[in-house]
Amino acid sequence: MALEVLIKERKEVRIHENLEELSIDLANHIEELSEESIKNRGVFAVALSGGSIISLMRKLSEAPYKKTVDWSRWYIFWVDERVVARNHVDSNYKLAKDHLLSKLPILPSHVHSINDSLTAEEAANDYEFTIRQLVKTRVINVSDINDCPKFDLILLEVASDGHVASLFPNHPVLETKNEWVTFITNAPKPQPESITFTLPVINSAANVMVVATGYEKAEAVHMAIDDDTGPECQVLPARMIQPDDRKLVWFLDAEAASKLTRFS
Ligand SMILES: O=C1O[C@H](COP(=O)(O)O)[C@@H](O)[C@H](O)[C@H]1O
Repeated sequence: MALEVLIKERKEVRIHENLEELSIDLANHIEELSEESIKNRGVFAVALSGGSIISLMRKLSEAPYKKTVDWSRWYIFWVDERVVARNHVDSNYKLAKDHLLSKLPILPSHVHSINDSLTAEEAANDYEFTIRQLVKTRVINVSDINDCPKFDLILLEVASDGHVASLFPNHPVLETKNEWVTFITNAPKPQPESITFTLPVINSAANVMVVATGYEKAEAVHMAIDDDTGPECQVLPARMIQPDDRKLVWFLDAEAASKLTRFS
């Protein structure tokens, strides 16, 4: 149960007193979406991010979720990935494998990580090709309003500069419209090269959950969510996450929520 739930335009904001409660709420929501998607489509296609969201999802590998979720129907993807070897400390695949996936009975053939032997450009094209094949067989659904894939759930974490996935503030990658997966070679944090889903793909997802915790993210959260912000906030990547139908839910702890307007 969230400490406080705010309904803002096209999004729900769930604020928790501590990380334990946030983790439980996150796991409950993911379980609900998994059940709904498996009931409607027979599968659940989820795209993960890197960062602390992975450890916040750890409840999924514990009771009751480990037994109640139908893991055999899950398909795993990455919203973004650093172009490094899969065993590199900065690999988002490695992070998820070590702290989550290795503890869940998900079929290895359902885990779609990037090909780490390719250049950034090749890896982005190759990943898009994989996704296109899985859209054809409807393992990944397709949007009703454009030709984008419609992931059942995309999980994002906001960084203190307001980036999500590898969509960084003021970066030309934000303009990419005609590709599903693209690449950058100049990320302002390690590693410089990464591949990332584009904004149209993220905004076409059936559900998007965004997580932010800690005081250092409070300003980015305020800029991404509140209405009383300047024009520069309109182009903050985290604010540009606007899936249709109010299927966007933010999960915050009290520190990350501390600059939201209602506190002032
Ligand atoms: O670079 C990345 O950062 C974000 C989260 O940022 P953090 O500063 O909170 O770790 C993450 O969601 C993304 O997947 C990752 O590649």
